Amino acid sequence: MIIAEVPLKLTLFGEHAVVYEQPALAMAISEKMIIKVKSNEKMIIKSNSLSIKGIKVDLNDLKLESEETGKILSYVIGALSYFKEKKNALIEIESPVDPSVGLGTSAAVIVGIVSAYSRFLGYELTNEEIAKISHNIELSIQGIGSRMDTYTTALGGLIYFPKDGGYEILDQNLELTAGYIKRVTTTKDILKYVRNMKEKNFEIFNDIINTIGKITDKAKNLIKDGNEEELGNLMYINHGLLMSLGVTYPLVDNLVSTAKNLGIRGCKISGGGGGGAIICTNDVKAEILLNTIGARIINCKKSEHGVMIKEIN
Ligand SMILES: Nc1ncnc2c1ncn2[C@@H]1O[C@H](COP(=O)(O)OP(=O)(O)O)[C@@H](O)[C@H]1O
Ligand SMILES: C[C@@](O)(CCOP(=O)(O)O)CC(=O)O
Ligand SMILES: [Mg+2]
Repeated sequence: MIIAEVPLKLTLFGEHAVVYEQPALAMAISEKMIIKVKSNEKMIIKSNSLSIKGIKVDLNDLKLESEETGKILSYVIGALSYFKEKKNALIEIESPVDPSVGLGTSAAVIVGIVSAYSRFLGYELTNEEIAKISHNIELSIQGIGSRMDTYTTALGGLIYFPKDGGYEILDQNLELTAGYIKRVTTTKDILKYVRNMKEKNFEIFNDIINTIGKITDKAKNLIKDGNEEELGNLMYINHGLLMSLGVTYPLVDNLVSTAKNLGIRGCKISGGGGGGAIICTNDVKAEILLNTIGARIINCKKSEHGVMIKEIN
């Protein structure tokens, strides 16, 4: 059996702007998705965290026969379809969180399947190759998207993504308090909404994302200097700009305002938005506040490792 352990991720700064060639900062965390692949008579996919009504899937042809199923399984099928060679397997996905919460679950599913299924077929891919292949798969499914989530979950650590491509792994650590609330929408739909806003208000949109880019670059320097106070301020500003893009959520906007009033150094939505993940500078008050809105607290200790593949006989 092949087991891939994939860290989830938090976006610290620059979500959405990174899709439009602005920089971003993301961190792999200790919450891990586990993907197991083992030989089987038929192709079977099992997931502990998906509930699908009226499912009809033809796994021999990797064909989805209902819209609902298509949405939910599209990342799994997309990752498996990358491989022209097929060998029947039981594929088990164990996620520590609900799907679609801004923690890179889509990227983790792809990275996990690409890693485990390629090893199952006898290939040895590097983490960099896994990141690149997974990014192309995520992009082909979503139609829009950056390299941030797939690279962060495949490579691990705290990563700065510059404007002009590539990535830089930073040595520093960040102590955060984070949690998530369930969301009704998906990143794919929010990305379409943002692209629509760009088309309607081109100049204003560009000003907003350029400013987010400047915030991200400043944040990178503050992380290097260990200036948590200023970094926290930038989290509030970044949240405000995400609100102006229309990708936040009233309950989270209230929480972020309350966090500021309580003297928490920084707080913002993290990831695609519309609910989902929220990060604050490390503070017990932040944990209490997140609990008041029913958020599930997550383990956001940095994961130095990206995806790890084990073979068990
Ligand atoms: N445990 C899981 N098993 C299978 N697919 C999953 C799982 N978690 C997430 N996904 C896939 O990822 C999609 C969510 O993607 P997205 O909205 O980008 O969420 P996130 O913001 O967490 O990355 C789900 O609709 C599903 O297709
Ligand atoms: C909004 C975006 O910047 C991050 C989305 O993250 P998530 O899927 O919500 O974890 C999209 C992207 O970078 O592809
Ligand atoms: Mg995603």
